[in-house]
Amino acid sequence: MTFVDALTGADRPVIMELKRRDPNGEDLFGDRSIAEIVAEYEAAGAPCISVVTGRWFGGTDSMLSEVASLTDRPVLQKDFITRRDQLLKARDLGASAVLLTAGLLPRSSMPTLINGSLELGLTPFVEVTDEAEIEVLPSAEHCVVAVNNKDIKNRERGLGDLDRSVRLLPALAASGTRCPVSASGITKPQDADRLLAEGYRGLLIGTGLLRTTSLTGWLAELDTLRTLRAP
Ligand SMILES: O=C(O)c1ccccc1NCC(=O)[C@H](O)[C@H](O)COP(=O)(O)O
Repeated sequence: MTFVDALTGADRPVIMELKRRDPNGEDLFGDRSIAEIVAEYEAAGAPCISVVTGRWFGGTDSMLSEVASLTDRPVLQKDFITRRDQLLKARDLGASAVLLTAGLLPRSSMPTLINGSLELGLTPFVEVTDEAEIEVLPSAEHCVVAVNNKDIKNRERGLGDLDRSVRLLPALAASGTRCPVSASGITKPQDADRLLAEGYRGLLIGTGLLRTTSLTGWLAELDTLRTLRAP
């Protein structure tokens, strides 16, 4: 199943992330192994899984291949991808989707990387932080377009600005993407409920799910909040 189909077909469209360390270098895995976290995420109904292989967050390529070998859910690789050869490597390691960060890439690279991803059967997961990045995005209809509520340029330190996601949703809708996602800084079920109610088709959550003492409780609370909103 493709990354987009898995996410848009899910009752609870939360991409659950494995990230070894937070932006301050604090460990997020504790004594859990990668296999245990993947099993927890699968049992909790993750439609897709994200793996941060970027070294700033303690990631490695082997984390991606390990996760991909443990699950048949589509896997997103989160790293600093700037070249076509990294796309081929991502696919070979088992990724179904790759992060392309608009704010870090020269505008001229985006069509090459988006087309290169699509040619390899990878979903481009394009992260944006403002309207200007959305307006110039080529082929958005073939991409997941995610608003990052934090700023990778300061290594995602600090709290996320969830209002950024709310502000940018109309621009995402106008871009033609089938799959607007809100990413980073979503720590509480109430935040997740609000963003889904605003119209997001997916959320990407790492720290909030890795730090909670009860993943099932966190997700059950989200489900309850969403049920209360249902007409
Ligand atoms: O955003 C990037 O450009 C990036 C590049 C390389 C590695 C990681 C990168 N971002 C990390 C994230 O975006 C977050 O881990 C993810 O959105 C989850 O955030 P949180 O729920 O706040 O842990």
